[in-house]
Amino acid sequence: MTQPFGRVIDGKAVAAELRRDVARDVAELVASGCQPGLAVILMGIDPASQVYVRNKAKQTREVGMASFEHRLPATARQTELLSLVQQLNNDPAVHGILVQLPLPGHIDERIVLRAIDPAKDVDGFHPLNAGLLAGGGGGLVPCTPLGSMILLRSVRPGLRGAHAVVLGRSNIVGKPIAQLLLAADCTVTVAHSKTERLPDICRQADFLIAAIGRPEMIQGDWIKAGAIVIDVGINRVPTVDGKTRLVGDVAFEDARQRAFAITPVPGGVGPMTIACLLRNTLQAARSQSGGSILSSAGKSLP
Ligand SMILES: Nc1nc(=O)c2c([nH]1)NC[C@@H]1CN(c3ccc(C(=O)N[C@@H](CCC(=O)O)C(=O)O)cc3)C=[N+]21
Ligand SMILES: [Mg+2]
Repeated sequence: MTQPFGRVIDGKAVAAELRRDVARDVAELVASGCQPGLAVILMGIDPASQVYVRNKAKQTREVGMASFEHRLPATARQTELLSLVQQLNNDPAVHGILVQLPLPGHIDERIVLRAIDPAKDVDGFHPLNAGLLAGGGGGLVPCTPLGSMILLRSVRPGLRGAHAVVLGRSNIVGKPIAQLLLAADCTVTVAHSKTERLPDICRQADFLIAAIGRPEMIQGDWIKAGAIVIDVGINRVPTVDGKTRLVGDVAFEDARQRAFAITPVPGGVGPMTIACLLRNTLQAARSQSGGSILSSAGKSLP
């Protein structure tokens, strides 16, 4: 093999570039009289969630959008959450709505996600947007899958015919990534916690997308030589000195020895998720200030 190995994909840099593009388009939209607005609902006081929400609000303002934050106590009733969603659906200053997941146990997540106006559903979790994605595009695409595809394309622009293995089948990551890879003409295998002979399946992957939520589960010798590894996992693990650190689903250093390119954690997919949220909010604001939700139907998926 003459190809270089072990390239680390700089998600922070790609995300910063994407936010610059978004900021430029936001300025244009603002000049034409519409400032995109993103509303985030945080229920409860999960410390990790608080950090994400704070980062999101900061970056939203940095690209020139309005940021609205709504906090509800963990004990609030579902009807209270639903009426807040309704209020934001009807607020013309709000173009994007994100309800931070997971929600407390007494809340039915599916009911809440279905209550969000699909045109404002910048997470892309509403069944209408999931259906549009399955049909080949046109709606809002979930942020982590979108960001993962942009990182994959940053090292391999043409994906056609390659074997992509997606580990994980969640509605928010695994399934939508599989749809995007299919739309990009990959051959797609979706594996999960019940899959037999998982290491063998991983070894067949030209692109390995890890979204299984188990710290460093994917070993170096599961990686095909020259593969591209996109690590979606963000796991907080204890260290010997009693602190915590973030690791992905992939044993990074070992996998790096065999991979052509790999995303780190932190600094890989995470920053792209937030950048894509801003991109989706821009798209939502554009279609609400003129076009229909299907206005981008002619656009190809990433
Ligand atoms: N409705 C909803 N939509 C989400 O998109 C959503 C959610 N709920 N709930 C929680 C998860 C998690 N999530 C992250 C986004 C960015 C980073 C991120 O930027 N991480 C940094 C590190 C941050 C740190 O140091 O803690 C990185 O990977 O480099 C992490 C996690 C979005 N989520
Ligand atoms: Mg990351």
